[in-house]
Amino acid sequence: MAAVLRKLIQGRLPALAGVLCRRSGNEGHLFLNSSGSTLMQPRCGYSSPTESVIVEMDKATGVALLKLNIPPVNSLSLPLLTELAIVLDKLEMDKHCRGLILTSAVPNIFSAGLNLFDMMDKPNEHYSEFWRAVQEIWIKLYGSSLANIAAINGSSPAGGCLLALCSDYRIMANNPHFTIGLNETRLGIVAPFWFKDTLLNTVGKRTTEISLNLGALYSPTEALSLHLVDRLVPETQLLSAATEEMGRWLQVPDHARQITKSMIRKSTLEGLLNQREADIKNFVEFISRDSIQKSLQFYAQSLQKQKQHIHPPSSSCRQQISSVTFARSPWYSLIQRS
Ligand SMILES: CCCCCC/C=C/CC(=O)SCCNC(=O)CCNC(=O)[C@H](O)C(C)(C)COP(=O)(O)OP(=O)(O)OC[C@H]1O[C@@H](n2cnc3c(N)ncnc32)[C@H](O)[C@@H]1OP(=O)(O)O
Repeated sequence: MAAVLRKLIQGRLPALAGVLCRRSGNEGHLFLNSSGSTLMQPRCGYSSPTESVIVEMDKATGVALLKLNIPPVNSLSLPLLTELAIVLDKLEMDKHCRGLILTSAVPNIFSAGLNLFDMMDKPNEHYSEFWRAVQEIWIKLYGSSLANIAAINGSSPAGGCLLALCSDYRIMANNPHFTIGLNETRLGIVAPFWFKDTLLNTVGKRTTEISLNLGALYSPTEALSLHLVDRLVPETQLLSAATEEMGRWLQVPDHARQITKSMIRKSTLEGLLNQREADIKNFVEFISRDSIQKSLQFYAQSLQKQKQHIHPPSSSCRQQISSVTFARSPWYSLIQRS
């Protein structure tokens, strides 16, 4: 089977080289890098030096519980992305690991998305390095051979929503204060094509069109109705529900599930793998524009101002927002004040 998978990746799925191919045996695990050459990796533990990524491995089931742990909001900074990439590689290489549950150790927040400060007032080299790290995480998670379930235990805007969208199955805590969605346009920025494609593959064209253009953030109930998440459970049952769901995914033989997953996600992954450098160049050019920098600065400041001066919208005010929830948007709050 290892030979079949290798052939598949080297031959029929060349662009997936670089996404991990796993093989059983005593010698460790096989990693096919982007040039198709093989590197032997030793088996190792999952320590994250700063504890910003906590991994609890259940050796009996082969399921790793991965918790993002960067208070206050699990924003995806360059160091966090780098640590996460290392941990994901290690899990992928571990022949005992079959499944990954992604969640947060920070109460009420799954992830606030990309760290705004990595996209502000930095040299182009930094933007370039940061964006490569963002791409890397998406490639590793969306192209992972592991069964991957997101246990969304808090708000999940923008890049946080993207992390969840990379999973095979999403379970969200049914708390009406939580929101999820790709809200980039609300910040005056544009979700890149591979964010868009990941959403499109999950919820379809019409919902993608509405969600992305409006930068909509949805409540858990709305997200369920749009198939942005697959199931809602009470917060206290989230991890047990994710573990139970994982059992269903692990009943399927790994090779059959992995090949099926590759088949479905291959063209989307290739979309980025075939033009990574151009995508980085595009990001750097876009994010370094004065107008975009001003927009981001205004947004970051309004997040802080919101905390200092602005109370959350009242419930009657929230109802007026209809099915598109902007309740957590500082822009919305500012409009309400003026
Ligand atoms: C071709 C070009 C393509 C460009 C594409 C670029 C793509 C970008 C994708 C992204 O992910 S952009 C980031 C979008 N994220 C957001 O809009 C989320 C903003 N945050 C929130 O809405 C809220 O903070 C929250 C997550 C709902 C949590 O609310 P809560 O009330 O619990 O906490 P706050 O008081 O608001 O925040 C605490 C603290 O954290 C700071 N912070 C929040 N989000 C971020 C972030 N994304 N990056 C960095 N820092 C963040 C916030 O400013 C507060 O800081 P303080 O110093 O304690 O005041």
